Amino acid sequence: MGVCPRPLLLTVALVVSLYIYGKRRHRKRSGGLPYPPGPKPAFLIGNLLQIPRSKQWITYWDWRGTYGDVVGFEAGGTRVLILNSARATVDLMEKRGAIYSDRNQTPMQQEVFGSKIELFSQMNNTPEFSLHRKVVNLGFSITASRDYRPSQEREAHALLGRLLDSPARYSTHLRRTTGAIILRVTYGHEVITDDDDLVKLNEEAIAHNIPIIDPTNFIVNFIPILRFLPSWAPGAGFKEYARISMDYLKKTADIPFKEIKDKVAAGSPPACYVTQLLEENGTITGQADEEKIIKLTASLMYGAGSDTTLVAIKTFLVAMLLYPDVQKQVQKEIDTEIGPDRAPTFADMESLPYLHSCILESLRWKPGAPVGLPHSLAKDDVYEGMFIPKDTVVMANVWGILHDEKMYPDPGRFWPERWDGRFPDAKDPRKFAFGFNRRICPGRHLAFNSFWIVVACIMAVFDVRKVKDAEGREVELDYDYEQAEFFLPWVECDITPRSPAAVALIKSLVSSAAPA
Ligand code: HEM
Repeated sequence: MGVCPRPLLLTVALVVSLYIYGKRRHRKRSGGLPYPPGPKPAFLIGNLLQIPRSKQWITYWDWRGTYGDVVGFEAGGTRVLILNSARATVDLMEKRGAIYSDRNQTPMQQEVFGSKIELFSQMNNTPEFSLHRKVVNLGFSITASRDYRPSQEREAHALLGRLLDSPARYSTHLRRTTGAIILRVTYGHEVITDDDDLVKLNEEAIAHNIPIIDPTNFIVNFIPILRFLPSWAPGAGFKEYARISMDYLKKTADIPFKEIKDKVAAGSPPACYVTQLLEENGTITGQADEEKIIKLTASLMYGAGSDTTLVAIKTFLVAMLLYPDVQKQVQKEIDTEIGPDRAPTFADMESLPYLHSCILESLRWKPGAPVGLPHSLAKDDVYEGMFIPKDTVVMANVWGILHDEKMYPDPGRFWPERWDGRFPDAKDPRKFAFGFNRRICPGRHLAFNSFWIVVACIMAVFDVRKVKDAEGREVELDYDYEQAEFFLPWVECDITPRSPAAVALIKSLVSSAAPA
C-alpha cells in the first residue's frame, strides 16, 4: 500500500472543508429549518443517481408516499423541489408566483442565450420579461384568439382532405396542421406543401435545440468552468453546438418576420399576431423597441406551440382507439347536434358538452408537459416549516396531480363522464396542464381552440379504429399508456370515412379551404 500523495490529501481536505462550510452556511441562512424531505443524498453528488432518466413523474409520485407532498433533492449542486399535490402547487406556484416564476439556466443554456437573454421564455421574472409577456398576452388573449378561429377552421378542413387521400400518413398530416396553424396565426404564412421552407427551418431548429433543454446532456453542465475554454480547444464541442443553436434562433426570428413585413409594405398584410400588434406599435409597452419585442416573441411560438398541440390531439386519438364506446358517444353527439351535411365550426362549441369532456379528459389523462416547465425561486422562502433556498428549481408534478385518486377516481381510465358534475372536487386540468401564474402558457386559448376544431372535424367524418390482422382481428396496441412517455409513439391506425356523405362533405370543404 502506498502513502496517500500530498495533492490528493489537500484536495480531499478542501472538499471536506467546503462541504462543512456549506452545511454551516445553510444552518445560518435557514435559521435551523430543515430542507423539504427527500431521498438521502450521497456525499458530493447529491441525489444524482436516484433521479430517473425517464418518466420522472412516476418516480416523484411514488416518493410522495415516503416524503409527502413536497419533496426536495439535490442534483449536481442544484436543489430541486417537487410539488406533489394541487394544494402545494397552488400555494407556491400561484399564491407566491411573484418569487416562484424565474427560470433556471444550465451552463449550456447560458452558452446559447448569452448574458443578455432576449427570449422571454428564458428570462427571469424581470421588468423586461413583463413587457414581453404584455405583448404576448395581448396577441394571444382570449379575445384575440377568437379572431384566429377562421384560420384554424380552414386548416382543420384542409387536414380532412389529406386524411381522406392518404390516411396512413396521418402523423405527417397532423404535424403539418398544428405547425401550419401556428405559422398562419403568428405570421399569416400559408403552408401549402409538406416541404414548406419555414416549417422545415423550424423543425430543424427544434431537433437541434431540444437536447439543450436536458440538463444532463452536455459536459459543460457538469463542469461549468469549461465555458471559459476557447472554441478550438479539445472538449469545447458544445461551443459549436451552441453557435449553431444561436444561428437557428436568429433565422427563425428574422426570416418569417421579414416575410410579413414585406407583405405589410406591399399593402396586403394578412391579419395575424404580428400585423395586429404592429398596428399598435409603440403603444403596448411604451418602449421604443417594441417592434423588436414583437419579432422576438413571435419567433417562440412554433417551437412552443406546435408539438404541444400535436401531443394533445394524438392523446385524444389514442383514447378513441382504446375506448371505442367513447368514440361512438362523441359521434352520436355530433350527429344529433350538427347532422351529416356540414362540419363542426366554433359556433358549435357550446352544444357539444361530451366532446368538451373528452378534451378535458385528454389533458388530464396524459398531460403533454407531465412536470410542466421548471421554475426557479427568486429568493429564500419558508413553507410549512421547511426552508427552500433561493435558486431552487421548482417543478409541479402535473401528471401526478392529475392522477390523484382523491380528485380523479380511477385515474388511469379515460373516463369523460367524470366531467359531468359527479365529482365536484375534480379540478379542471387546464389549471395545471398549462403552467402557472406569470409564466402560464400564453398560447393556451389558441391551443384549446386548435385541439377542439381538429378533433371535432375528424370525429364528424372519420372512424378511427385499431388496424386489423390478416384474419380480420383487431391488433391490440402493444403499449403501456398509463405509464407513457411525453411523446406517445405513433401507432398504426385505421382512419376511414364514416359514410359516402362524409366523403362528399370532405371534398366540398377541401375546395373551399384551398389557399386564398
Ligand atoms: C396543448 C397545447 C399546449 C400545452 C399543453 C402547453 C403547455 C405549456 C406549459 C406547461 C408551459 C410552461 C408554463 C410554466 O412555466 O409554468 C408553457 C409555456 C409556454 N407556451 Fe404553451 N402549451 C401549449 C400550446 C402552446 C401554444 C399553441 C403556444 C403558442 C402559440 C404556446 C406558447 C408557449 C410559450 C411562449 C411558453 C413560455 C411562457 C413563459 O416562459 O413565460 N403554447 N406551455
